[in-house]
Amino acid sequence: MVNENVGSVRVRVPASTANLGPGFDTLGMSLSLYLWLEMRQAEQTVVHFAGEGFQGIPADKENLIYKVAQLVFDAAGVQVPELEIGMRSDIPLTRGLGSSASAIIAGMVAANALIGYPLSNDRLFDLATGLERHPDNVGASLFGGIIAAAWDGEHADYVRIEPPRNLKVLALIPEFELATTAARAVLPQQLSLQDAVYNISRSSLLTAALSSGRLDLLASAMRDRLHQPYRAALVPGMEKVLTEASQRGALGAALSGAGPTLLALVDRDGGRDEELEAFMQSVMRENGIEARTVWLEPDLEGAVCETGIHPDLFLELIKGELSS
Ligand SMILES: Nc1ncnc2c1ncn2[C@@H]1O[C@H](COP(=O)(O)OP(=O)(O)OP(=O)(O)O)[C@@H](O)[C@H]1O
Ligand SMILES: N[C@@H](CCO)C(=O)O
Repeated sequence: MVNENVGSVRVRVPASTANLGPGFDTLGMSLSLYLWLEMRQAEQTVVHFAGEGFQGIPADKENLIYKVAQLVFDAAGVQVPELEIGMRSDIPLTRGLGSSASAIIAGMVAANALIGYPLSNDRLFDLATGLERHPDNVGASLFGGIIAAAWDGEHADYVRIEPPRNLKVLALIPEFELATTAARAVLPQQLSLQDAVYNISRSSLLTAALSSGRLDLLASAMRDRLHQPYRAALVPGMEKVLTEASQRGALGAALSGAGPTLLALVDRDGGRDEELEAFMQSVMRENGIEARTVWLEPDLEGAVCETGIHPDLFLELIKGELSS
């Protein structure tokens, strides 16, 4: 039964960057790019979109957001009603910024609120991780900040870390898409003990450095041997950016999730922003790749949900008049 006191629900969910270099399938950070969703009970299920890049995304019950809402209703033991869903998203799909994770979290949080919050966020996190098969993107989108998580196939234990205050992010977003499935298919099934120790030590150091604000350690702590070397061929120029970014003003650099976006972590007092941005763009040009850069902040709130009676919210949402 939908909670009669709730006319419609609006959720805002941040993008995310996963791995942060060595923390493959375990570290994630939310970013200040957002998906907004509005959901309410209706006569017939329909999904409205605002924003670009949704060609081919279904507008009926095949839509990922409806499917995850159905999962939440089932988990809560409530019959899923017909739903009218409005979505606006500034998160580009298939670029390594967690678009599918943001859609999953938005659909789950909205459905949970529509019913009256029967499931805890930790339960939603387990359900969402079960869909993605890794906790990093969904954890960052749900809880905000930085997430260190370990998933055992059913449950994900996690710690949320407040990002260092003076950290900001430069994202270099190539025009081409790179599906996570394709970027996971090129990974080795086995690693040498030496490479395993290399990544365990740096993922641990990175987590501790981010927790204690030791930004001076990020350049070495963000190095990786587990996935980036094997994915380098899929993102021309990546190797040069990851190797040289810290000599051009970055604290450290990584492939964002499964790519193709490249991410540089920057000290907001660093003072070499233009040089770094020009360097990253020049590497893309050298490789004949169209790419845009965007400066972002770590998002601190994660999924934000408001309920109430918003008769015209869909119009506001679709017209893109929502404030970010
Ligand atoms: N905002 C969205 N609304 C509805 N469905 C979405 C949305 N984002 C992603 N999806 C669905 O999830 C599928 C995978 O999306 P996408 O390719 O963005 O995910 P990914 O490759 O796992 O991650 P990333 O976006 O981090 O690269 C899409 O084909 C689409 O069906
Ligand atoms: N840890 C995942 C993140 C995908 O966004 C991967 O790198 O495949």
